[in-house]
Parts: sequence; structure tokens; C-alpha cells
Amino acid sequence: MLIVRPGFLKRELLVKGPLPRLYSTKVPDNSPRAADNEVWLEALRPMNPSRQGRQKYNRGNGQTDLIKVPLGEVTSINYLQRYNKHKHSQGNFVDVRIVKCRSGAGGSGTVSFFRDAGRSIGPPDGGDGGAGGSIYVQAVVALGSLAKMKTTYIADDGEAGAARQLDGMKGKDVLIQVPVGTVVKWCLPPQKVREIVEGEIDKDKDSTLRTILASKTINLSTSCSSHQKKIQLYRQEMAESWLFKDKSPEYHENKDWFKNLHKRMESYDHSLGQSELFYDQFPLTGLDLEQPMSKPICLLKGGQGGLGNMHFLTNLIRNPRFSKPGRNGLEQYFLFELKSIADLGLIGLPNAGKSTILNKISNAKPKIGHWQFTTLNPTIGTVSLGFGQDVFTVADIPGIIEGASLDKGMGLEFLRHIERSKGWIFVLNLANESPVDELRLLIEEVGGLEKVKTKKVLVVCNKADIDFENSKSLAKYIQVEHFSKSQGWDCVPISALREENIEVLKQKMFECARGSQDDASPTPTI
Ligand SMILES: Nc1nc2c(ncn2[C@@H]2O[C@H](COP(=O)(O)OP(=O)(O)OP(=O)(O)O)[C@@H](O)[C@H]2O)c(=O)[nH]1
Repeated sequence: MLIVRPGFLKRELLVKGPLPRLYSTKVPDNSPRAADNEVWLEALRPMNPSRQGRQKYNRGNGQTDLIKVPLGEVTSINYLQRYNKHKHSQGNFVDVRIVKCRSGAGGSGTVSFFRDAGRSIGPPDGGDGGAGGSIYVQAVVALGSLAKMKTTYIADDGEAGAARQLDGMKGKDVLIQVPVGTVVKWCLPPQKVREIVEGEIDKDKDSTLRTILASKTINLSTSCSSHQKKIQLYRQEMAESWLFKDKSPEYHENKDWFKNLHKRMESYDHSLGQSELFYDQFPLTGLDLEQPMSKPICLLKGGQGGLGNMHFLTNLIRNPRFSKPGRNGLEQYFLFELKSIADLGLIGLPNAGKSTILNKISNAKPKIGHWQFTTLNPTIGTVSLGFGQDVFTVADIPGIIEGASLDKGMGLEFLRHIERSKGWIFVLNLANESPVDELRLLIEEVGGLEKVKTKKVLVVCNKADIDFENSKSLAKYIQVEHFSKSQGWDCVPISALREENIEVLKQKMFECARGSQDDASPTPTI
């Protein structure tokens, strides 16, 4: 049976001619003939010195752009705080991870010569190395947290080729499955960020993690060929370009035929380097996996396998005692952030009654307690307006307090879970002194009126059962209503505990959520 080997296909791309004829005798049935190799090598034009220089120093096609990016964009302040200081206990819920990913190196090509009873040394038959395994990512609905993610994902290296034209086995790929709503971003190794931060603190004792991440910048190489800005990733330079057997590198390097071959293969290596540069790019703004994916996306591609010595048999080179090593894999860090996907998000001070509301209107059963910060993790509930009627989803996040934007209380990190929500529901406690000031404070903490205005807003005055008949309580509600109306927002008084006005609330929430359900985003690509 004739098998078209990957080596042929790779070569064919460069030769752009017909496929070489394949042997079908007892001697290698799929190794290229000397004449085929000569045609292929002839097509590999030796590189001129200026191109060589560019490859070495510019690392590629010269289409990269150096941009300055704030350090905070290539790391996660929440990750650094949480994992450095163990700031919050999150139980099993993990919504931010930095992981190291490494794709496999290609296996080496092999030096081998055909042997049988009649011949102690025949034509070269060393097979190609297998490609290194790649790292893939896929968003699936079955997961709800990043808790099960490992800290490191390493794909296998490809195996070396073997005698009798056997290609090495391809390295096993790694598939990282994450919840729908995860955003994957390229990031710096946390260790490196810590070193930079410590260096900055040594220089200025008053600086804080937050100020350093905002002010310190790093240089990033980006490709400017595509419509989307992408970070250009680089593989480690190859330590050696040839693997020799029996005869030393010096023996070969002094021979004119080898010098000539080497020049041509430099051009082959260059084209592999170019194709790596093409694949090794990652969107600067990250990958937003907000839809379940039927097919995974490749994060890091494995290295290509090296060519076995059978590719170097020519009329001049009868015994090629050398082969090519496999190409290196890639090692990079990625930040995985889970941003829940809910149509509406509940925002309020601790104890305002957000969890009670979600409990009453949906199937979700979040923890309720009369102490602050009962809610430590976001919970999403599905609300139905009745049998066969419309449904929408609502996310309850931990309470926000004054100074949350400066990391007080639970900070603002949970806002990411309602960042994508089209509607924000501000939940106020009518039993408090000044609900309207509460509302102003919440608006300020979540980013100001301008940011809030990008969302549909509904203001809910909860705990209306407490003294509502009292003229003071009524006055508080009227103040909130007046402020809300001035911003064009609807306002509704309820008692979640007694389930009063809950149906009206559901209807108003549905109106707020409407429109967000039609927006379906396409699957992202790298
Ligand atoms: N009287 C009265 N009490 C309520 C009402 N809604 C909630 N509560 C009580 O307020 C307390 C806090 O309620 P939660 O739903 O846990 O409040 P939360 O906003 O989720 O609080 P955090 O988890 O701290 O963010 C509980 O003791 C509830 O029983 C209401 O309408 N009326």
C-alpha cells in the first residue's frame, strides 16, 4: 500500500510540483528517490544574507509593532491579591486562574540505512519526527467554575522517527475545558510580575500594587498584519539545526556538498519559522468564550517534526549521516477569567436582600443571612414568567460597600460576572437611613453614572414591609423614585421577604432583560 507521508506533503508545498513517485519494491516504499530530493532541494533557494539577518534579529517578517501596555493588562490584580495574601476564601468557586501552557516539541528526524540479508548498508530510510502536541481550549456548558483547572498544562513532545521510514508518533494534545463565559488572555508569568512589583516598591515605598499595575508599562511585540491586534509569541531559537550520527559536525561542515545543502535547508527552516510566526499569535484583547463551542480552539501549536535522513539522499550525497531536529514548542502563561453570563445583575450593599430576591423569583437557592457578606460567590438563577412563557437569567453577586473600588470588603472583582449583563438591578434597603445616598454610592463604586448608563437599569426598593406606612419611609422611597426618574430609570418598591410586589418586579425585570436575549455572538477565533 502506498502511503503519502507528511514529509512529502510538507516538501510538496515548497516544491509546488507533482508529488514524487513512491517506491513499491522491497526497498523503502515511500522514501523519496535521489532525483526527487534533488528537485526539492533545487527549489529551496539559498537565503541571501540580508534575509538571514532579518530572521535573526527581527525574528521574522518585519511586520511586528512594539507597543507599550500597562502591566495591569497582562496580569490579574485579583489573582495576585488572592493567591498572594489569601484575601478571600472562595470555597470551591474559582473564577480567575493563571496557568502555564506548553506545547510539545517536534520529534527528531532519524538517521538510519536500510539493511537486509543481502546488504549491510542500503539507502537511507530514517523517518521523520512526529509533531509535538498542541494545547486547545473549549468552552462547555457542563462546567460552572475554574476550580478544576490545573496550574500547568504540558502537551507531549513528538516521538523521534525510526528506521524503515517510520514517522515518530505525534505528541498527545491537551484539551482545557472551561465554563462558557470564560475569557482567556495572554499574561506575564506571575513570578515575573512579582519581581517587577517588588522592584517598584523598593524604588518608591508609597506605591501600591494597584498603582504599579496601572503606571508601569511593558513592551509587547504585536503583529500588524491582521485587522485585530495580536500579540506575537516567539519560540525558543533552535539549539542546533542538524543532528549528526557517526561523523562529527566538523567533518560535515568542511565539505562543500554539505555547505551547499545547509544553505538550502536554511531557507527551509526559514519558511518553517515564518509559518510558526503566523500561527503563534494571540489576540491582544483575549478570547471571549461566551458561547458553547463544538470545536476547540488551538492556543499553542506543537512544533513540527524534523526530517529523517531519507530526505537528503541525492546523487552526490549517498550516505547522509544527518537529520533535522524537531522544532521547539511554545511556553506561555494565560489568564482565565470566568465572567458569568446572565441577562441581569443584582447590585446592592450587603444585607440589602439580593439573595432573598433571587430566591423568591427564580429556581436558585443562594445563601441568605442577616449578617453582611453572606454571599461570597456569584449565583445565577433562571426566572420564568409562567409556563411556556419567557425566561431570563439573573446573577446575584457579593455586596458592594463604600471603597469597594479600592478593594474594601469583597472589592469589585465580582463585577466581572455582571459585566456582560445588559441590565443592572440596583437593590436598596428602604429600612436604611438614606436609600438614595446608597444608590449614589453604588453608582460611584461600580464606575460612575456614565458606565451605569451603558446598561438598562431598574431600581428596587426592598424591605418595604418595614414601616412603609410611616411617612418617613414613604419619603425615602419618593426620594429614590425622583432620582431614578431623573435618570430615566424605573423604580419599584417590594418586600422580598413577604413576596409583595414580586410579580410586578418580575415583569419589570423582564422588560429590562429584553433585548439582551437576541444577542448571540459568534464563536471566537485566534
Ligand atoms: N424585613 C425584611 N427583611 C428582608 C427582606 N429581604 C431580605 N430580608 C432579610 O435581610 C437579610 C439579608 O438578606 P440577604 O438576601 O442575605 O441579603 P444580601 O443582599 O444577599 O446580603 P449579602 O449576602 O451580604 O450581599 C436576611 O435576614 C433577610 O431575611 C424584606 O423584604 N423584608
